[in-house]
Amino acid sequence: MKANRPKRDVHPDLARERLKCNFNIEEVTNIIDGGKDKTLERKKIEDIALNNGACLDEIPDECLSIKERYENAIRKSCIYSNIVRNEMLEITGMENFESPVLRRTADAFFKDISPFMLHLGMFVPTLIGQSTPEQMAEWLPKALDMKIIGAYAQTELGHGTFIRGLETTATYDPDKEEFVLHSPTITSYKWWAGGLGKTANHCVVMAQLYTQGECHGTHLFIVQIRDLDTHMPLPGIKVGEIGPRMGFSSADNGFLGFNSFRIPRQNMLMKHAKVEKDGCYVKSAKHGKLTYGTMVFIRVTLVSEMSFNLSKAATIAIRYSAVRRQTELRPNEPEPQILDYPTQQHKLFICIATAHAFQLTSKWLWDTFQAVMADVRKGNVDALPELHALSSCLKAVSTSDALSHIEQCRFACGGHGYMLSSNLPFIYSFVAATRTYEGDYTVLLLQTARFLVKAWEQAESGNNVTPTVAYLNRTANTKRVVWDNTHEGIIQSFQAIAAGKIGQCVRSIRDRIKSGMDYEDAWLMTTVQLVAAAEAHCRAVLVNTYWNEMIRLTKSSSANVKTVMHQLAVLYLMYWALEKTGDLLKYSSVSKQDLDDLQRRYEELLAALRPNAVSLVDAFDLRDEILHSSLGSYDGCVYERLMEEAQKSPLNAEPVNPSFHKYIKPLMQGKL
Ligand SMILES: CCCCCCCCCCC/C=C/C(=O)SCCNC(=O)CCNC(=O)[C@H](O)C(C)(C)COP(=O)(O)OP(=O)(O)OC[C@H]1O[C@@H](n2cnc3c(N)ncnc32)[C@H](O)[C@@H]1OP(=O)(O)O
Ligand SMILES: Cc1cc2nc3c(=O)[nH]c(=O)nc-3n(C[C@H](O)[C@H](O)[C@H](O)COP(=O)(O)OP(=O)(O)OC[C@H]3O[C@@H](n4cnc5c(N)ncnc54)[C@H](O)[C@@H]3O)c2cc1C
Repeated sequence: MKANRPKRDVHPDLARERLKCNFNIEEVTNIIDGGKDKTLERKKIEDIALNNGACLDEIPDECLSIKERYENAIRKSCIYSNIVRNEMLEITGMENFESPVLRRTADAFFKDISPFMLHLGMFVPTLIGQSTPEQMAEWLPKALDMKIIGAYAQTELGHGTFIRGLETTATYDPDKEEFVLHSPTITSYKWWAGGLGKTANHCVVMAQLYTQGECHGTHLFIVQIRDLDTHMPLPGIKVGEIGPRMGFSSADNGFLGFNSFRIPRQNMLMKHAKVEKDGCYVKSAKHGKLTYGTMVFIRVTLVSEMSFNLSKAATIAIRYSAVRRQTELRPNEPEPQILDYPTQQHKLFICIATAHAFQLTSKWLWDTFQAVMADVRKGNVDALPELHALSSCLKAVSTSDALSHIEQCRFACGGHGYMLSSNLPFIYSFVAATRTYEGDYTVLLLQTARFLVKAWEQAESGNNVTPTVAYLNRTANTKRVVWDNTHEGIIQSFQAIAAGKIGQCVRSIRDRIKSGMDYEDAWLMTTVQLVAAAEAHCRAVLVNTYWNEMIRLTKSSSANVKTVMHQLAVLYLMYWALEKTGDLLKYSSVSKQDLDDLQRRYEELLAALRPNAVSLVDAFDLRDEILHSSLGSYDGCVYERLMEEAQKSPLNAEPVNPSFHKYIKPLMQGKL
C-alpha cells in the first residue's frame, strides 16, 4: 500500500520566515543530535528507512476498524523490522545503534505505536539487564532476530504501582526442576503489557517467588505463552487484548492469566538472585531493587522521548502559526500571522526551549545512568539511590510538562488542532500515557522525596551530600536567598525554593511526630508538600543542567548560534521563574518591581526570538513522514492538506449515505 504525495511550492509566508533566520540551522541540529557525525548518520538511516515510501497509508489509520488497524500495524511492523535488521543495523552495528533514531524512523511508519515496540523497548532491555551470560546467549540472539517476540508483563489488574503487592506466584518444584506460575485471583491477572494481547509469543513475567516454603518477593521469569508455529496460547495460559484505550490503539495491550503453568528452572532471570536445583535461594545482588532495573532504564530514556514528542508538536504548531492569519489589528490592514501575537509566542516558544532543555538533560542523564551502571557491574551500588531519585523526578516532570505543552500546541492551532490529521491529538494521547506508565507522576515524585528528606537531614547535620543535591549544603540552613536577575541568580533561586520546600517538609513531619503521630502518618499527611518539594528539586536540576550543557555544547558554535541557544535557555529560566512567583516571594528576596522587570524582559525575549521561530523548529529536522501532520509539513500548504485528508474520510466515499433512506427520509416523511 503506497501513496504518493504531491510536491508543492513552499507557502510564501513560510518562505519569508525562513529568509529572516539569522543563525546556522545545521549547527543547532548538530547540537540536538549530539554532534555533526550523529546528524549525518541519522539522516543516512532515515533515508534508508523512509525513502521507499513503505510507510504511507492510503487510508488513514484512524479511519480503520480496531482489527484492521492492528493488522495494518503488524504488516508495517514486519516491513519495518526487516529494514532495521537488514539495513539500519548494517550501518551502525548493534553496539552503536541509537534508540532515538529507531524512535524517529518508527514514527514515520506508525502514527500511534508499533505492536513490536515493547519487544524492543522493554523485553530486550530486560534480557540484557537481568540475565546471566548463559541466559543472554540463549535468549538474546533469538529476540534480536525476531525469532521470539516478547512483552513485559509486570502490572496486574489489582496492582501497578505497588510492585511488592503483585499476586502472581512462581512456586519452585525441585522434583521436576520447574517453576509453577499461577494466577490465584482475578486481580492477579497481568494487565496492560504492550504487545501481549495478540502479538507476543514470550513475555517477561514478574511474580512472587516461593521456594522451600518461603516467599522471596518479586522476581522476573521468561515465559513462552504461545506456540511458535500455530501461535495458539499454550495450555494453562489465558491471554487476550484489554480493549479500546485513549491511545496506544495499535499496541494490543494484553491480559494474561496462568493456571499452574510450568516453566523450566532456567527461565528465572538469575543475574541478581537464583534458585539452585534443590530449591535453595541465593541472592547475589548488592542492592535489593536491581530487579527494577528495566524501569529505571525506561524512565531515563523517556526524557529524550518527551523532547522528541514536544519537538514534533512545536514544529506543527509554529509552522501552522506562520501560515495562519486571523483578526485585523487595525482597520484595513492585512490580518497578521497568528505567530505575531505575543500570547501565541508565549504558548509556543517555551515548547521549543523545553524540547532543548529535555534533550540536553536527557544526554546528561544517560551518561549518569551509564556511569552508575558501570559501577554496579563492579559491585559498587552507592550511587543507585541518587540515580533512582533523579530518574524518577525527571521522568515525572518531563512527561507532565511535555503533556501540558503539547496541549498548548493543540490550543495554539485552534479548531484545526482538534483534527486527527493535525497529528496533535495522537501525540497528546501517546504522551498522556507516559505520565502514568513506568511509574505514576505522584508516586515517582514521592520516591524522590524520600531521598530528598534524607539528604536534607544529612546537610542539616553538616555532612556532605551527593552532587545533585549539593545545593542543600549551601542553602539548607539559609532563610531566603538574595534575588539576582542573572541566569546564575535565577538558578540559585530555584535551588533555594527546592531547599526551602524540602526543609518545610522535614519540619512538618517532625511537628506531626511531636504532636503524637507515628512516622508513617506524619509522612502521609505531608505528601502534598513532599510532591511539591520533589517537583521543585527537579526544576532546580533541570534549569542547572540545561544551562550548563547549553554553555558546554555551544563553546565552539558560531556567534549567532550561541546567541539563539542562549536566548532559549534564558527564556526557559524566565518562564519558570514567572510561573513560580509565589515560591520566589516566599524563598527569595524578590520584590514586586523585580518581578515586573522580569516580566518585561521575558516579553522582550519573545519578540527577539520571533524572527527565528520557524527556523528553530526547522532545526529539529523532522521529516514530513515523521510529523504526519496536515498543519505542520515543511511546505506549509495547510489548507490543501486539510482538504486532501477530508476526502479520505470513509463518509465521503458515496454522495448519499444509506442511513438517509433507512432513517432520515422515513423520519422526514413521518413514517418512522
Ligand atoms: C526503543 C526505545 C523505546 C523508547 C520508548 C519506550 C516506550 C516504552 C513503553 C513503555 C510502556 C509501559 C511499560 C510499563 O509501565 S512497565 C510497568 C512499570 N511499573 C512501574 O513503574 C511501577 C512503579 N512502582 C515502582 O517502581 C515501585 O513499586 C516503587 C518504587 C514505587 C516502590 O517500590 P517498593 O515498594 O519495592 O519500594 P519502597 O517504596 O518500599 O522503597 C524501598 C527502598 O527502595 C528504593 N527503591 C525503589 N525502587 C528503586 C529502584 N528502582 N532503584 C533503586 N532504589 C529503589 C526506595 O527509594 C526505597 O529507598 P529508601 O528505603 O532508602 O528510602
Ligand atoms: C498505555 C499504557 C501502557 C502500559 N504498558 C505496560 C507494560 O507494557 N507492562 C506493564 O507491566 N505495565 C504497563 N502499564 C501499566 C503501568 O505501568 C501502570 O498503569 C502504572 O505503573 C500505574 O499503576 P496503576 O495503574 O496501578 O495506578 P495506581 O497506582 O492505581 O494509581 C491510581 C492513582 O493512585 C495514586 N497512588 C497510587 N499509589 C499511591 C501512593 N503510594 N501514594 C500516593 N498516591 C498513590 C496515583 O498517583 C494515581 O493517581 C501500562 C500502562 C499504560 C497506561
